Formats: sequence, C-alpha cells, structure tokens
Amino acid sequence: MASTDIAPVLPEGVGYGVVVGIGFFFTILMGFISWGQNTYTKYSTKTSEEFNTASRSVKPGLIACGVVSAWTWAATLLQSSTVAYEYGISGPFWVNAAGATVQIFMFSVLAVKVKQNAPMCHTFLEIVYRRYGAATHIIFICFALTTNILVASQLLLGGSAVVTALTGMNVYAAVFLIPTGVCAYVVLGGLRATFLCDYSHTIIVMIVILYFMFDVYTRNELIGSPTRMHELLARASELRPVAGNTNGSYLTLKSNGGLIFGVIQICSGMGTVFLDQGYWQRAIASRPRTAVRGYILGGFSWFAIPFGFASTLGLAAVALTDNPAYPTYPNPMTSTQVSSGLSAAFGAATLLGKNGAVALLITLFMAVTSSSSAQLIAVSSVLTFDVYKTYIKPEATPEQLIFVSHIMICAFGVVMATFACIWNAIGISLGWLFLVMGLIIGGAVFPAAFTLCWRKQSRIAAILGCLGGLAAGLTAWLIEAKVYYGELTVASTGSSYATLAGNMAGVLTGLIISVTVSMIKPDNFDWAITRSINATIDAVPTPPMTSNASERLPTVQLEDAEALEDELIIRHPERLNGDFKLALILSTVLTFIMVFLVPMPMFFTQYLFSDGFFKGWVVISFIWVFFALGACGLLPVWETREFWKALFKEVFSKKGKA
Ligand SMILES: NC(N)=O
Repeated sequence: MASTDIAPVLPEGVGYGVVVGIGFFFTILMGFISWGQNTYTKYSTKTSEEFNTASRSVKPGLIACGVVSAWTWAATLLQSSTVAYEYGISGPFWVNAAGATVQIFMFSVLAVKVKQNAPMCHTFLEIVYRRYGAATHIIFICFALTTNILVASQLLLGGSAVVTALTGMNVYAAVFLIPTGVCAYVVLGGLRATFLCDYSHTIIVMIVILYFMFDVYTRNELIGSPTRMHELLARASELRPVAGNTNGSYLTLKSNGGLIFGVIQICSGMGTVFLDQGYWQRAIASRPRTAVRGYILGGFSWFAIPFGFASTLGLAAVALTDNPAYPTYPNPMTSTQVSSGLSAAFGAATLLGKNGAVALLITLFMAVTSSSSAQLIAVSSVLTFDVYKTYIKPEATPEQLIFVSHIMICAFGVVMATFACIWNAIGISLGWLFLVMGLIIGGAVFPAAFTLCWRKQSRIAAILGCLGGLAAGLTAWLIEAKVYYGELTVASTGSSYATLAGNMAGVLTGLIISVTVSMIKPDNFDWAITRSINATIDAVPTPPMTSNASERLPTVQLEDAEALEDELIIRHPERLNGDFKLALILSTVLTFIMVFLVPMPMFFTQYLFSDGFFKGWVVISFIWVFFALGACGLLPVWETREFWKALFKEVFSKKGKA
C-alpha cells in the first residue's frame, strides 16, 4: 500500500463503523425490500430470471440511476480530483466529456440492438456463443472477466486507500470488509436489489457533492466564492506552474497532460463499458422501448458527478496546497499521494475538518459499494450462464442456476478483494491501474460491439481482432515505456505516453483487424439465430397468483399490462428501428459536442478562464448536479407512481400474495 504519511483525521472506529455498519444496514434493508417484492409483486427474487435480469421490466429512470451508479467508481471521484490537481480545470472536464460520458451515450446503440437482436439473452457472451461458437466464446469470457477483475479490484483499491488515509483503518481489513455487506445484499435481492441500492447510493453521492459545492463556492472561510477560487488558482499557477498548460495555468483547457489523459480515457472507457457485463445487464433489464432513454439520461447524469466533485474538491486541493491547514503543508503532495487519489481527501479535510472527512468517507463508500454490487451480479451472471450452464450443466434447473448465482457472487467478492490486496502488496496504485486497464482489454471493444451490430463480422475477424488488439496494446505500451524512459518499471509503464500508446494501439488494432478481415471474407449473419436465444423463456413471467385477473393484486395487474406491451415489441423488433436511429444520432451528436465542440476552440485558442467565465463554469456545474439529482432521484419515483399507489392500498388493506 502506498504510504500516505499523514495522520488520519478520524478515529479508526469510524472507518470500521462506516464499512461494517452501513453494509449491515443495507443488508437488513434489502432483506425487507425483497420480502416486500416477493409479497406484493409478481417478480420473485427466488426465480433465476428475476435474480439475473430483473425480469426485463425496469423503467428508464432506474436504468439511468443504475448506469450512473455502476459507472461511479471510487476512481471517478478520486482520479478526477487527481487530474484536477495535476492539470487544473481541464482535468475534470476531460475525465468526464472525453473520458467517460461518451461511452455511455454510445452504449445506447448497443442497448437497443440487444433488444432487437437477442431480447431474451442473459449476458452479451451468450450472443457471442450463439453466433461464433465455443472458441470465440471462451476468448470473450476471458476479456470480460479480466475487465471485471480489473475494475472491481480497482474500486476496492481506491476505496480502501481513502478509508485508510482518513481513519487509519487497516487497509486489508477495509478491502475484505467493504464487499462483505455488498455480497450479502446482492445475494438477498439479485439485480433488482442492486438497482434499488443504486438509487439510494447515487442520491446520497449527489447530495454530498452538493454539500461540498455549496460549502466551497458560497461559504467556506478558506475559499467561499468562485472569485476567491479563481484568485487562489491563479496564485497556484504562479507558484507551481503546470508543464504543458498555457502559461502554466490551472485555469485553462489548453493542457497537454489533460488532453493525453482524455484520449487514454476514451479508449480505456470503451473497454470498461463495452466489455463489462454490468452495462449489458442494465440494457437487458430495461423495458425495450426505454433502453435508449435510460442510457442517454444516465450519461448526462453521470457527467455531473466527476464534473461537480472534482471541480470542487480537486481544485480546492490545488487552491489550498499553500495554506498551513493543508495536510502536506509546507510541501505539495508527493507523487505517491497524488497517484493514490488523495487530493480529494486532503481537500475535504482542509475545508471542513472532520465533517469533510466523514462526508467524503460516506460518498466514497456509497460509490464503491454500488459499483461493486453491479460487478458482483454481472460476474455472477457470466459464470452462471456462460460457464456453468453452457459448459458444465446445460440442463441445470432454475433452482440450480440461482444457487450457483449466489455462490458466484460470494466467490467473486473474494476474488476482487484478493486482487486489491495483491495490487496493494506489490505497490500498484489506483492511477497506474486506471491508465493501464484499457490497453489490456481494448482489443475486444469493436469485435464485441460488431458481434451484435454488424452482420458481416466473421468469426475469424472477431478472434483476430481481440487477440491482435491485445498483442498490439501490450507491445506498444512496453516498447514506448522502454524507448521513452529507458527502463521498464512501475513508473515508466504507468506514464502518460506509454499508456496512451498502449490504449490507442489496443482499441484501434482490434477495429482495423476486425474490419479488414471481415471485408476480405464477410459473414452474412441472420439475426433470427440470436433472437432465438432462450426463446423458450416466457417474455412475460407468469404471475404467481394464477387465479383470474380480477383476483390479482393491483400491483401485479399493472406489471402484467406493462409486460404484455413489452412482449409485443420483442415479437416485432422492427418497432425499435426508430429507437436505433435516435440512439445513433444522439450518441454521435452528443459525443461531437462534448469531445470537440466545447473543448477544442478553447484548447486551440489557449483561452485562460477569466473570473466571469469561471463563475459561469461553476454555475453550470451546479445546474448539472441538480439536473442529475432530479433525473436519478425524482424520475424513478414519478414513473412508478401508479405502482406506489396500488402498493399503498394493498399494504393498508393487508392484501398480499401469501
Ligand atoms: N468510471 C470512470 N471511468 O470513472
């Protein structure tokens, strides 16, 4: 573990209290919610379809919330603050716009395609298996599980580093205790449980971000206004100019380091979205007509989190480094502290003392646990359906499938914690892992997307694309590290240029090989084959109360009506052609706006933010976080209002299934 060399702000007991106490609280809550779900709705957590796909019935507000939550890693908060500390305002902007929001927009295209071309699948790997057979399937399973191991262990690495820095809690205890509660509530409630925890956790994260934003920009005595922040950043630019930024300033988007980071992020984010079953699972869980809306709304809402958080705490860390209250004063942070993601922690503790530390601890814990729950249920589905059911027991009963799902959740909890311990023990930091993961998995990005979207991609093109991309990514990474820095060390392999070369080589080689080989000898795949995956599963789960409709609970009648609408769409996938076009147009236009239209004019003109412009930037960040809170907090309640009314009546008339 990278040493922080700073005395913890909070007692060790607070660390254990948060990690064990909140985990325990959510397990009890989930037990209660699962009981309510099994009693008052037709979706029973005891069926494998509900456990792994939430019966494909989730509405867009909750899908958006689930996407935000799965994509809000510890690193989202910590790394965006790190790049704010290193590159100024371009850091949080690039991490968001260039780095990560655009992949969520792009994924909306895959979300609608999955509804059209394989509406009853459980995992994207089932599509690979049906289209290309076992060898390709096994290769893609390796890429998918590598993605999940890297992401999940990185979540724990970042989360535990901050818990340890703030409370002095033993880092290995934190690494194992954080996923324990999450495993318990995911086993209890399955995918729908993770959506409900996503909802509560995401709202808490957003509220705490607003707490930090209001404090920093309206009342904190060390900063207290955008104008004061602007002054302090201008002073920091003179004292510690940033190499590669216009005039060394923290107040510009013209940042060479920020730009490089952005490009790495685009490549790496494509891998960690497109190859993570968690995002496919959200598309699979969505109602067919609203999948696109869920992802576009999710992308917009997610943008607010690192933008708001890092433009507050990351910039505050820059602004306050020269303040005697800053933990490292009179020195700037060491590179180890920066790479461990501690600028947000130091910023929060300087601004708000113990309150800031507790608020940050809770935010981090919420981010880590909700994204971990997405990882656990995603991997469990892959191991259950793509390994156990496909290769070990094809005739497995639903009871056996759900039993295996439970075991796999716990097993992956141990695996992710073990990997996080390994990274700690061998001195791999959050920053290193964040930059390197994309180059390992990037080769499979386009072959995976084309499997569902392009009838011409051949089996050999998919295989060669993945393996060629992997080889190119590793080769470019190591050669660049050796040639540019003269040695192969953790520092040189974690450098910007080496990871940039590796990430770009991985993703682009996968694309070029797949397209070239497919053009030479194209496939002509018939999507009817993948549409038949799991065709024997009822698109509309049979209500447990088999009596006539008038005797069914009002909640169940509502669910039946929605399920019938969805089944009609599944039978007529051409009805989603409009959604597909919409996803294509929105993802292209929004990507262009975020990656080029907004930042590039300011990059090329080397614009330095004036006080007034910076104020506007801050106001936009406030508006964006409020919008995200509305989308994730209010929309899911609004769109289920009929259900809540019906449930209220049922509970008070004591009418349940049992
Ligand atoms: N989820 C990310 N890439 O912050």
